Amino acid sequence: MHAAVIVFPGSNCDRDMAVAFEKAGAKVSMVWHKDTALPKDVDIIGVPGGFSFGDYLRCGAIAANSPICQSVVAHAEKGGYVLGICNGFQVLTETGLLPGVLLRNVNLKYICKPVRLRVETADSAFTAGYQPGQEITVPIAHHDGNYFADAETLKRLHGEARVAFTYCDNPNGSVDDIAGVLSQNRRVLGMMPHPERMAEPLQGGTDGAAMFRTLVDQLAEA
Ligand SMILES: NC(=O)CC[C@H](N)C(=O)O
Repeated sequence: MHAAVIVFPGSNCDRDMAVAFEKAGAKVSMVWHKDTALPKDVDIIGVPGGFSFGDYLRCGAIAANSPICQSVVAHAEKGGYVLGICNGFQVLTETGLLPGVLLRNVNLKYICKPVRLRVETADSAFTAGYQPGQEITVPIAHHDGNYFADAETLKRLHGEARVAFTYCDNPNGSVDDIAGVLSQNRRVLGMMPHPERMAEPLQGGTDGAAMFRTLVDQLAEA
């Protein structure tokens, strides 16, 4: 299983994501934002957390218009897998691959702490390693994590079971406590919490490891 992790100026979770994929058994290639081509045999693209382009304009907006993102969109449109974490989630909403937007946290502060999440669906290669309704602990670290989508979009997300994770104790004002959403074909996941920062005991917990393990197992089989 081959994962490509995109690196923007200001990314700071790219190595963490690469290590989480590697420890789960994936081969990983780092791809610079100015590149236009992805490795040919890539199974999943990781869009990592951080402060791409200094969060200028809007978090993820400049990154979404970088050359590599055209290839990320093309990969997703062909049915490829994409995982966007934190700033990566913001980038994916800015490309239009995922619905909704990430607004400033309701308390206007940067929040960095472990939070409890509820797994809302196990029906995806990202979440199949969890039980529906399972609670896991994963850290957040963001100032723009307040998920918002209009009523029609929310109805669709809920109706199609595309809310992947919710916050047990909403830290940032996200509508309907949404912490992560899936694309319609369930192959693109964006989430604000950081499973790659909770993937081995030294990080204080391993609740995030199942996501990388399951992805590697399922995509290797496919
Ligand atoms: N950890 C991150 O990826 C942070 C994302 C973004 N820079 C924010 O603060 O909202």
